[in-house]
Amino acid sequence: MTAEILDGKALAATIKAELKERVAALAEQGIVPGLGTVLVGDDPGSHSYVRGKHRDCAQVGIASIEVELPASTSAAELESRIRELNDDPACTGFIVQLPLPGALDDAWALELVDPGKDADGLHPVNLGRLVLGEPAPLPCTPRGIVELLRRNGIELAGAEVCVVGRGTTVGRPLGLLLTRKSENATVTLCHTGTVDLAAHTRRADIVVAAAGRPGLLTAEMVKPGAVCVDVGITRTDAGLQGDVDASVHEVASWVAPVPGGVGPMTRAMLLTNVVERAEALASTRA
Ligand SMILES: Nc1nc2c(c(=O)[nH]1)N[C@@H](CN(C=O)c1ccc(C(=O)N[C@@H](CCC(=O)O)C(=O)O)cc1)CN2
Repeated sequence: MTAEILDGKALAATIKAELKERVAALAEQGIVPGLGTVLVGDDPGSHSYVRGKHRDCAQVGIASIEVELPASTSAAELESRIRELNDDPACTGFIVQLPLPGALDDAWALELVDPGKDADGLHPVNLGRLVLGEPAPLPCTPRGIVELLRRNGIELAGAEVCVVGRGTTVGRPLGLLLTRKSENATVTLCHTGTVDLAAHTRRADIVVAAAGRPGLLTAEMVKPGAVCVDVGITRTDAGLQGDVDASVHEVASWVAPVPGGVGPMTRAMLLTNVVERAEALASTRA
């Protein structure tokens, strides 16, 4: 068996085309969504992701507000730039690119973002709403994974899903999304402290590898015919490496690869969050 590819790049292009129409409809009501990004430091990966986000914005008609700060930025300066975006009416949603460098604390910075402008769905209030099942912007990578599976006809209701990774941006919120009544999956959340990881992954219909450990998931750890979603991105001398080993393609029915799987979907879901927020603003004005 050779797995079919869950093509996030192609699906992201379809979603962007859909969003372009929704942005055009907003323009007719005099509303231009604006995405702000706060990027601190010199990490090449973060710079490339933020560039990509603004390229996407230009493609669908979302305005861009870019705040770029040196790695030496103090906590006070970062706080004041975040508060400026909270107060800027042209910015309908924004993100702080993670991870922040040096002593700047990711969780502290996320908490400064106005929850109503939180395009990443990572503010504690919005994560709390997700726990409670209340409407909120959803974290982009977990939302992108669910959308990638759903739009490829992969059944979630009743599925056993094993998520490997307990981070706040992917693993934990993904568990919450998949166990909502609308998805109805059963989730096992594994992590670096899990004893006998393979025993859990082998039972799963869908495995999501989000541990940031290149090649962690091998063919022997996967039930034949399972769906495997690679979320790990590690830059090595050999290039970009995911958490899913090449051998998995021989046993899985579908694989979401790195690159070209979940990454482009993360970007498409960020745009979706921004457009949804602008549509909510439009409905309060109507
Ligand atoms: N504030 C946030 N920070 C970070 C997030 C996030 O969702 N919000 N996620 C990641 C980085 N990220 C988005 O910011 C991101 C990562 C990867 C991709 C992507 O398209 N990857 C490509 C490969 C690109 C490459 O060559 O490096 C792919 O998988 O095809 C998009 C967005 C951490 N920080």
